[in-house]
Amino acid sequence: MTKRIVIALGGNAILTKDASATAQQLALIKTAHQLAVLLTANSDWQIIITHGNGPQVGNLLLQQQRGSNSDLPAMPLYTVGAMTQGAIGFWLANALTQAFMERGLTNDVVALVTRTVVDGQDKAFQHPTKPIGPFYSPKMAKHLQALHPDWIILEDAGRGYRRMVASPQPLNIVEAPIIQSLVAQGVTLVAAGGGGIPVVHAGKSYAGIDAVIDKDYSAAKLAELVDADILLILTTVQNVYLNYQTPQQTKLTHISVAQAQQYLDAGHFAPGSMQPKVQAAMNFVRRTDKTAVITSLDNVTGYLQSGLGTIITN
Ligand SMILES: Nc1ncnc2c1ncn2[C@@H]1O[C@H](COP(=O)(O)OP(=O)(O)O)[C@@H](O)[C@H]1O
Ligand SMILES: NC(=O)OP(=O)(O)O
Repeated sequence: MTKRIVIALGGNAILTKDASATAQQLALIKTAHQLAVLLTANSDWQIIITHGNGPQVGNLLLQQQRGSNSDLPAMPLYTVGAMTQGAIGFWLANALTQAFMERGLTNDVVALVTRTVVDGQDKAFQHPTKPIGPFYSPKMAKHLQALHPDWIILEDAGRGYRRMVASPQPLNIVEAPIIQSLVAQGVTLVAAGGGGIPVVHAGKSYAGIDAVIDKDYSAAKLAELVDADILLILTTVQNVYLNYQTPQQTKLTHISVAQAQQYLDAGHFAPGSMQPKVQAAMNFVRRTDKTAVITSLDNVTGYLQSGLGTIITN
C-alpha cells in the first residue's frame, strides 16, 4: 500500500567525528544505503528526507567570520544556513542516486531549497537554545565568551559547551505544496534541510531571519503539511526510554500521545536531545491522528520487518 513518509535524519547520519567534506559524504553514502532499504521493500512508498545542520552551520559561520573583511564580507546566519542546506542536500541527493542505482531503484532524487516561515516575535529570539558548531571545554568557553560578549555559550545536554542561537517554531513551509506534488509523482525529496531556511513574511514575499530551526519540529510541520502517513525520526537510539541511563531504564515501544505528555512533564526526555523529538512526534500525531516513530538509523530494517522502535499514536 502506498505510504507517504517524512524522515528526519539525526546528526550521526552525516557527521560523527570528522567534519571534512569527504567524511560527511562517506557517512551519507552509508545512510543512503540504509534508507534505500525502505524503498527496496516498498517500491510505492513516497519518501521525503530532512536532516539537521547544527554542527555544519556553526562551523561554517566560524569560517565566515574568521576570513571576513570589507571585500569578503561574512554572510548572515540565515544565509549560512542556506549554504549548509545546499551542501548537505547535494551530498545526500548524490548518495541517494548512487544507493538507488545499486539497488535497481528508478526513483528520481531532488534536493529542494526550502524556506520555513517563523514569527519574528517568537520568544525564542530572546532565549537562544539551539546549539551550533563545535563543542568547547569550560576553559575555552570562558575564553570565547570574553572574546565575543554577544555570543550565548551554554552547556549542551551534558556533552560540552556550545554556541547557542535562536530556534523559533516553524509555522509554515513555503515549498510544501510543490514538495507534495513532486513526492506524489514518485520523486524522492530532500527538503527543509537544517529545519529549512528561516524566513518571515515581508510584504508579498519573505525575508531571511537569523536563526536555526529545529529539524525535528520542521519535519513534523512538513509531515503535517504534505499529509504524510508516518513521521519517522531516526537518531542514535533504537527506542525512547524512561529513566534513561539509570538502573530503572525502561524501553518505550508503543505509547499514546497522552502517555508521552505525561512522561515529558515528568522530565524523562532530556532538553536539547530527546525532548524536542518526542514533542515533534506529539505535535504531528495530535494534528493529524497519524503515526510517529522514533528509532535509530541502524534499525530501519528492524522497524520495517518487526515494528521495532518507539511508536507514538493517539
Ligand atoms: N529518554 C531518553 N531516551 C532515549 N534517548 C535519550 C533520552 N534522553 C536523552 N536521550 C539522548 O538523546 C539522543 C538523541 O538526541 P540527539 O543526539 O540530539 O539527536 P540527533 O540524532 O537528532 O542528533 C540519544 O542519543 C540519547 O543519548
Ligand atoms: N537544524 C537542526 O535541528 O540541526 P541539528 O539536528 O544538527 O541540531
